[in-house]
Amino acid sequence: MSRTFLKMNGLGNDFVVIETLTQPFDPSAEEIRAIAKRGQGGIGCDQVVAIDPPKSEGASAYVRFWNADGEEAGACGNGTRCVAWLLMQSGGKDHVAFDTSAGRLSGVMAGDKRVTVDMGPPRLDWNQIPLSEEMDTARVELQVGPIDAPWVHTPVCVSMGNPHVVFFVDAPVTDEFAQKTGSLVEHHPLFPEGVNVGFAHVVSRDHIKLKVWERGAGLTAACGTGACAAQVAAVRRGLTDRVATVEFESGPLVIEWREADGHVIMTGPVALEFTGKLPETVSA
Ligand SMILES: N[C@@H](CCC[C@H](N)C(=O)O)C(=O)O
Repeated sequence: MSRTFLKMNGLGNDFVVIETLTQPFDPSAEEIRAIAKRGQGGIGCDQVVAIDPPKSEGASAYVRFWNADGEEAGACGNGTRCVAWLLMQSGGKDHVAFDTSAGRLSGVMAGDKRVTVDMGPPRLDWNQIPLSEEMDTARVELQVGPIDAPWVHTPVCVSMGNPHVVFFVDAPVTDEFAQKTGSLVEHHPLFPEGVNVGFAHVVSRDHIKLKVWERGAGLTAACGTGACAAQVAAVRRGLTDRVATVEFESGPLVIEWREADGHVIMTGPVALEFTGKLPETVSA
């Protein structure tokens, strides 16, 4: 029996969302790649998201994320807003909590098709990112490009349940630059689990322009955990205040690294594009 999916996006970062309440979903990497492929029979998306029945008290669901390359990811910020919105809509509620492999997340409605999610605290120790060697994650010894004239250098590393490296740049980077540099850094030996690569241009103390080369998905229109990581990185470097707008070419997210409890709070839009049936060839 083929299963129903929802196609959703957050600022153009797009997802195939599958609710697994009645039919378990245990896809192979090959099946995820077939769903995520754009054109040639695939539906096309940056990530596949499964909403499973809850495993613990107080949670409405257990949520899993896979990148387009078929690998599972610990966290996905834009996907988290989409899932929170769906669960609130179907449950007739204005708040929700659910679990992921990276921990408990929660969301509240923040307006029409806008959701605020609590992404929890960032992890900042070198072995939590993880890095392959001990280092100050606020000033990582890494440079890319010619040794005497690097294109980018001395980034900040942050885990939001998934690994991020954030380079600060003097001007917004082009897609070509993000692709060339991001693909080099994604599999650098310093990052044993790979890494999402952000290029952040700080416009003012409450405004960052960002582009992200995502691990396992490449250049995406926006990356929610990337926006959280960029704001945390900028605060650590003393470049922004606790609340900032993180702007992608596709639109803005508002990110607060809350002083009271150290949690990162993200607000942004959710879009439901269409629903459909997975091809029969996806048997998971
Ligand atoms: N698009 C996501 C991030 C998805 C996972 C990431 N590519 C990884 O491998 O960690 C977001 O909005 O955060």
